[in-house]
Amino acid sequence: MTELAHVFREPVTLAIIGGTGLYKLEALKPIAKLTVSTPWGMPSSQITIAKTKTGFPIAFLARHGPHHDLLPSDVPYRANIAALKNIGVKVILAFSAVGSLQEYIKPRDFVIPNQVIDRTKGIRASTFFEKGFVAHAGFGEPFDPKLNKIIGDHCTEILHSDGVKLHTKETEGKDLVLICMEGPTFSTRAESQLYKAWGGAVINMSCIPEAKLAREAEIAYQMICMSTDYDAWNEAEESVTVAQVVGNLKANSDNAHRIAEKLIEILEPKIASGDVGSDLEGSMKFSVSTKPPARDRRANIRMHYLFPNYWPIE
Ligand SMILES: CSC[C@H]1O[C@H](OP(=O)(O)O)[C@H](O)[C@@H]1O
Ligand SMILES: Nc1ncnc2[nH]cnc12
Repeated sequence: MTELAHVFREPVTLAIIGGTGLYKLEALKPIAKLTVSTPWGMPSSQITIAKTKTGFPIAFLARHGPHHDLLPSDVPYRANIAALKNIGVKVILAFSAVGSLQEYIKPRDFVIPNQVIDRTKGIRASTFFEKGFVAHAGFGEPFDPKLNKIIGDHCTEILHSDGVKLHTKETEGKDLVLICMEGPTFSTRAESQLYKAWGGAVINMSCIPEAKLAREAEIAYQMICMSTDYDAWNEAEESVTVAQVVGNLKANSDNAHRIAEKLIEILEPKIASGDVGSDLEGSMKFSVSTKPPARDRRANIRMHYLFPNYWPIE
């Protein structure tokens, strides 16, 4: 077995974050494994770099670690996003196992949400900004609308197995809302029914703060959800268990890989041309409220890791 490189000098513009059940990308042969240290600590795992046949590099990061030893509340989200930003990433496709809050979203269906409701409990570090370096990012559209549309346009027809559907805002004609809860315990029936009544489509434990941090880092981000269960709202059904989640993920991992491979192929030229992944460029530059003389120097140095050209260190 050949040793993988520990350094990779080209920018890597596309990253895939694998969630529960997706710990590596089968189709791509790794060429490097990077250990990246950030001002916010170490990421969940080393970052694996692979190249497509055409030489396009892709980064892969396992959200809960390669052996799934991180609770959703303990994932080092800031280090993960900072490390990806630091190696050049402009676009993140983030896979996630989710519970379905609506009858029409069946276990094993894919859902590309365009909205999110944050039901985490404030125990996760959820911003790169801090006292002495105050800034605010817009989050009205929490996911990248271009990625959302591209996935709907190119992935609907490629799913294997009878009856498995891909739901997008366009296919449903309404917002597809992801509820992100704290966990690790799943929801009660009453909570699940409340989220369903709010119009939630699916529920997970890991979109927040990942999506917020990607926004602060000016990275185009879209979560790709695979439904694994009907959560707890349906009194006629058994409430969600990990066995159900893992069973459906295993049975359907082929579809997750198909989606990832298709999107890599489609996105390569679009990222290279700047058509995708550049819309947020410059959005944070003028979003800092703290006047330069009042800026905390150490915070400023940390921010340089993300944006070396934005805010000079006084
Ligand atoms: C094992 S079920 C709950 C777990 O699954 C999802 O993980 P991920 O989003 O990383 O696929 C969910 O968010 C929970 O963390
Ligand atoms: N029902 C559920 N609730 C929260 N996270 C999940 N991940 C998979 N199924 C889930």
